Amino acid sequence: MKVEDFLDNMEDQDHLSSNEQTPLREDAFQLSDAEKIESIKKNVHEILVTLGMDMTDDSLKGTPNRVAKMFVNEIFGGLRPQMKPSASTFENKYKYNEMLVEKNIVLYSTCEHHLLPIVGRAHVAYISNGNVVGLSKMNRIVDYYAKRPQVQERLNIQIVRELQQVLNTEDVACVIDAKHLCVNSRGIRDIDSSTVTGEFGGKFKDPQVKSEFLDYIKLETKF
Ligand SMILES: Nc1nc2c(ncn2[C@@H]2O[C@H](COP(=O)(O)OP(=O)(O)OP(=O)(O)O)[C@@H](O)[C@H]2O)c(=O)[nH]1
Ligand SMILES: [Zn+2]
Repeated sequence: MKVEDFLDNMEDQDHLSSNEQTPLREDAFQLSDAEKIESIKKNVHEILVTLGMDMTDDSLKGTPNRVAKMFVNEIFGGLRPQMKPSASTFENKYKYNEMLVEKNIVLYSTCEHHLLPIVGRAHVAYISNGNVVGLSKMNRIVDYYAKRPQVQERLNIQIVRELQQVLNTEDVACVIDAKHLCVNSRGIRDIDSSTVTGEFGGKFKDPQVKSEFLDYIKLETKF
């Protein structure tokens, strides 16, 4: 196959999105959250009815509403721009100009191909350019972008881009090690494999700096 054909072919596959942005429609925020919950609730009800479930059963009758609220407020809550954490920075008074690593950040996301969980750890690092960000803000940024329908590559890039903007430096890196339940619990059903992605900006492209970061996080699989 010629390279051009291969690339065309890749573009045809919707799961290989080349865009760093979450593919949202222009009218994504026309409906209020309450209207979205109402609409999703009807659709979930319909799915369960189609599957043959008796929706008058006590245990099932609250499910459509529960799932709709969970989609809008929880697992896809990071689609709402107002949920973006305000990551205030402060001056690097102590002149710590070495690498700072926030490792083992717990990550729960949702695979956009199957709507099944992605569970893992993110490891984030930066080298200060005069500004410092509160440690917990890094966990919050990971969580915000994780709470969207995602592919791991895009999630990884979005985390790095956001921190680069907040810290006003290219020198940011993130490695994610995560299990995709779409691989572990269905389809190929490989319960042991996990997916590692990395995005290395600025100084982190330097092999020595990158290897210092990777040394700090020494990937131990902890799920
Ligand atoms: N690159 C990438 N692929 C992912 C991610 N999450 C899931 N996938 C893959 O997306 C692919 C979707 O492929 P399809 O062939 O359309 O779906 P499918 O028939 O359900 O595939 P199987 O999972 O192989 O049964 C699968 O190979 C998934 O493993 C991700 O974060 N990044
Ligand atoms: Zn999947």
